[in-house]
This record gives sequence, C-alpha cells and structure tokens, in this order.
Amino acid sequence: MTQAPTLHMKGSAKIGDTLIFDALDLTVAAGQWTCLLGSSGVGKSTVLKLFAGLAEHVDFSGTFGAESGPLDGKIALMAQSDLLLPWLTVAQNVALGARLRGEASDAGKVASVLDRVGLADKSKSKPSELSGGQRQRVALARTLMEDRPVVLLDEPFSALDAKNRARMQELSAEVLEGRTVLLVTHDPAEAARLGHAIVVMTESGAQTVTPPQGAVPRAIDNENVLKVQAALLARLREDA
Ligand SMILES: Nc1ncnc2c1ncn2[C@@H]1O[C@H](COP(=O)(O)OP(=O)(O)OP(=O)(O)O)[C@@H](O)[C@H]1O
Repeated sequence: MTQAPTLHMKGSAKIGDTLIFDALDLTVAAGQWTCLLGSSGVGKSTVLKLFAGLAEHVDFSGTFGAESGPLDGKIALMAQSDLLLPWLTVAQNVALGARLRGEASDAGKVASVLDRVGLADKSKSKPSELSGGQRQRVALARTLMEDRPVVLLDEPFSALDAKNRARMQELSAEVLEGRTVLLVTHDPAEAARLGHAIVVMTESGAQTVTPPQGAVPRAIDNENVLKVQAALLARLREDA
C-alpha cells in the first residue's frame, strides 16, 4: 500500500445559491481515524464527495487534497447508500472494484472478507434477498477489499444491530490500521470508540473535541470513552 497521506480542506461550499458550509478548516491526519460529526445537512457527505472527486454539483472555494500529491486512485469511498448492483451476487458485488478495473478478482480474499462480516452463507444471494443491515455489511466488505491508503466512510454502521455494529467497528479498525480514515457518523459512542481525532462540523466551520486516550477500537465501557461520549452528545445538542 502507498503511504497514507494527511488530507486537508479549507474553504466554503455552495450548491446553486445555497451556502452549504463556510470557513471550514479540516485536517485529517495520516494513518489515523478522524470522526466527523454534525447536524444533518451541515455538509459532512459533501466533504467526503469533494475528497473523492464526486462533487461536480458543488461550487467549492478554497483548497483541499493531500499534502503529498494527487489523490487519484488512492481513495476508497463507502457512500451512505450501499450502491449494490442488483443483478450481481453478494460475492460479485464485493469483487466489483477489481472487475471495474479489468483485474481478476481474488476469490479467496472475497470469501475471507465475507466470512469476517458474517455473510459467508449469503455469497450467492442477490442484494434484494438481504436485510438493510446485511446490505450495509456487503458494502463494508466491498470497501475493505480495496487496498487504498485513504478510506472515506459515510455512516457505515448506521443500519447494524448493536452486536454487529461493535463487531464491524472492531473489524474495520483492524483492517484499516495505518490508513487515513475519515468516518462520518451521528453516533457519539462510535466517535469516542474509534476516533484518534474527533471533529464537529457546523455551518461556520469545524471544532475539534479531544478524544479519549488509548488505541482504537477502545472499550465501549471505558470510563474516559463514556465521558467523551457524554461531552460530545452535549456538544451536539448545543448545535441542534
Ligand atoms: N445534489 C444535490 N443538489 C442540491 N442540494 C444538495 C445535493 N446534495 C446535497 N445537497 C444539500 O447539501 C446540504 C449538505 O448535504 P450533505 O449530504 O453533505 O449533509 P450531511 O451533513 O452529510 O447530512 P446527513 O447527516 O443528513 O447525511 C444539504 O442541505 C442537502 O440538502
């Protein structure tokens, strides 16, 4: 894998005549998890789409990118909607990246990743035969298949039950260790568990919140994790 870069974004974004965010100054440190929270509609997904080069509809003024050079081919994005292709099986959807690049897919790796997300028995199913949480785990598996130094995750665990959410957080932290990860989440507990850095986005910028100490994923019942979770929830309620 190429060295994981630091990302930055500084500026404002409009869609048509509507200002989406202003004076944003965001740094996503190399090889770490940065968790981005904030009210619905404040522009979190727009930030991810800008980094991924998928925001043609957005009028951005400012600078963004990696200090080390172009991001082309370095990013894996897991979007909010799962974007599974309905005519492909689960295994074929997980292998889609390789297929789109005209490469042979690694069947062993696909089987292993599906096993780790708990869907080994669904590999031949079509997306329409899955629950919402199962579909989200297929989309996560597809993202984890990609060997990219930058990984952008837009509410990747939002549809999961509590047990699977904890498991998928742990799996993602393990598989994505050393990569630059920007995770959009509405869940203060998730941010306190996974964030090396925690950023709350508002219409007028971004404020950092000090994360708990310790390696990620942190224990859910750790006293400092619970304290940061509570402080973060209070902070988010101020913006509501
Ligand atoms: N294609 C589009 N055309 C017009 N407006 C858009 C488009 N995409 C997003 N928006 C608007 O831009 C704003 C920011 O959207 P974005 O999806 O980035 O917010 P978000 O913070 O990720 O929200 P949520 O937490 O609800 O997912 C919203 O007001 C949304 O309505």
